[in-house]
Amino acid sequence: MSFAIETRDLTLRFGSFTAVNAVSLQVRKGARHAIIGPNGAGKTSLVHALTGSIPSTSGRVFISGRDMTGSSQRARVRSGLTRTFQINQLFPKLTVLDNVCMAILEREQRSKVFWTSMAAERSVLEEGRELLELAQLGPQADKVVASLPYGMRRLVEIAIALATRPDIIVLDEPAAGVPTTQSEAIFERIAALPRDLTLLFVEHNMNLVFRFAERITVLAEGAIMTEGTPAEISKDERVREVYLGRGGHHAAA
Ligand SMILES: Nc1ncnc2c1ncn2[C@@H]1O[C@H](COP(=O)(O)OP(=O)(O)OP(=O)(O)O)[C@@H](O)[C@H]1O
Repeated sequence: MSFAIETRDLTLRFGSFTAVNAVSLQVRKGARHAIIGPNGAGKTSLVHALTGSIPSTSGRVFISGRDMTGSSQRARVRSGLTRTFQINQLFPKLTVLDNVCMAILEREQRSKVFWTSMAAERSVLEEGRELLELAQLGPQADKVVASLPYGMRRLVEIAIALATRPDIIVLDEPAAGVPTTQSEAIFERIAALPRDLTLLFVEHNMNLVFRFAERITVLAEGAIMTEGTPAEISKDERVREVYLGRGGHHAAA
């Protein structure tokens, strides 16, 4: 069986420090798969090694069965793996629709100058509106990004990620910084994305993880400690210990 993402002994070192230690991860196609672990466990480093934003030290990365080890981030996006972009990559003074259209033009490698001066390309606008529907941002299409609540902006990042036509989206703390009153709504929208889209997300909020993930991988000190369904992970004493042992604020539910 080919997985959406498969790693074999993936390792990322920073000097003599091993942030990701021989991780062999398998993410099924269409999964809602969470990576959890205490602070400093290596979750973000694993995301970097998967997406190619930092080259891995050793091991292999397969995307939809293709060996992409050593490929650039851009090549991995072309092979179907994308990640949510940070807020600062949004254009705050432009509308939500324009931001998404920019991302479509970027994919097509067309000039943004052309877009801003001509402000019209029916197919791009149509696709932009479709992507906003997928992210349930239709009503916000013509709002300026800077005027949106923070949680909504995070959804714009997801719509922008969709503009790359991904098979897999990696989300590093998609609800970070979002008030808890909004984070559940964001996760509901993320979970409602098309079922054939594979979603791998890093998340600290255990309530969200247990509610939305179908599969959970627990990282500790750079390595996979265990993996299972939410029911299995919530019963696992070792998982409780790694959280409680660090006195972290992310106590397992
Ligand atoms: N560029 C870097 N250079 C050196 N060490 C780094 C670098 N990036 C991360 N680290 C170290 O790697 C370890 C894992 O960090 P990482 O950010 O991947 O953990 P995390 O599980 O995402 O943590 P958090 O939950 O706090 O975001 C930490 O000890 C961190 O200090």
